[in-house]
Amino acid sequence: MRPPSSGAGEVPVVQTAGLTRTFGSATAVDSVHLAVRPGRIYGLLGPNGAGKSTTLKMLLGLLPPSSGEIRLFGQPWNRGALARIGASINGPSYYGHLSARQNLAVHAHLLGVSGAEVERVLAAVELSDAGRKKAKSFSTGMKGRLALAMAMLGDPDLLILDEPQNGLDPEGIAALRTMLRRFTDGGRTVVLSSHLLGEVASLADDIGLIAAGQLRYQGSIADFAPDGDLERAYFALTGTGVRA
Ligand SMILES: Nc1ncnc2c1ncn2[C@@H]1O[C@H](COP(=O)(O)OP(=O)(O)OP(=O)(O)O)[C@@H](O)[C@H]1O
Repeated sequence: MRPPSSGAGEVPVVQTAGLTRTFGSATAVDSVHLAVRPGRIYGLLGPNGAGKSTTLKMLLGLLPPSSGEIRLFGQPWNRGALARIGASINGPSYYGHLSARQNLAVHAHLLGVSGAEVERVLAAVELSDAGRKKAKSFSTGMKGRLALAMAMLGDPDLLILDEPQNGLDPEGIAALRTMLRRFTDGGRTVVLSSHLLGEVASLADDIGLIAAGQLRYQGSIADFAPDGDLERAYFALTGTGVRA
């Protein structure tokens, strides 16, 4: 699979070769070659059950690969690299009876990062004014922001986010895009997953399209559908869906 075109000598932040994961006789991820360029928002896109979450979990060391290789920041996968990664997998996880600030203070303590980080990430996700409101009464958008803030604690170089746009309205997606763009503006990188083409198209610079565990396309959104018809390209590559 062709990696997205990259600058000369540019080292991918995430690179996999032949990454495979089986569950019993089923192959969830089938020899996937990812190349995620620095400073980009990379959307791992595919239908339900395509293998996106399994791929992200392998990158984070939450699931061992059955075979294949992973490189992070140009080095073979190693646990030390995880200190440079912030992640949100399986949706936001928080104490409902605590405020956003209190939740972040608990996480900062567990991660061993400075308390000053709490105010920084609250501002980054525009939750500084959430006051004493308890997390359990947050809107979906606010919960998503809290999950993003947690992932940003410790100022990571790479964010890995499983379906961060889930349940967000168009305004929430636009706000998420602004926050992620601010994060990557300094050269940092985001990998996110989604099963929704339109949302990935509006958030990501590059996409990896995965279907039945296989990477069917990797590159820029512009190259994905040069005629601008994203849906047609998506259905042609995944072999799914019927268009009206
Ligand atoms: N722990 C597991 N045991 C058995 N099968 C699993 C396990 N985890 C995932 N799978 C299977 O692997 C395949 C890929 O699942 P995965 O969750 O990675 O897909 P996905 O692309 O993230 O889907 P979704 O968009 O629905 O979250 C599916 O067929 C799923 O049932």
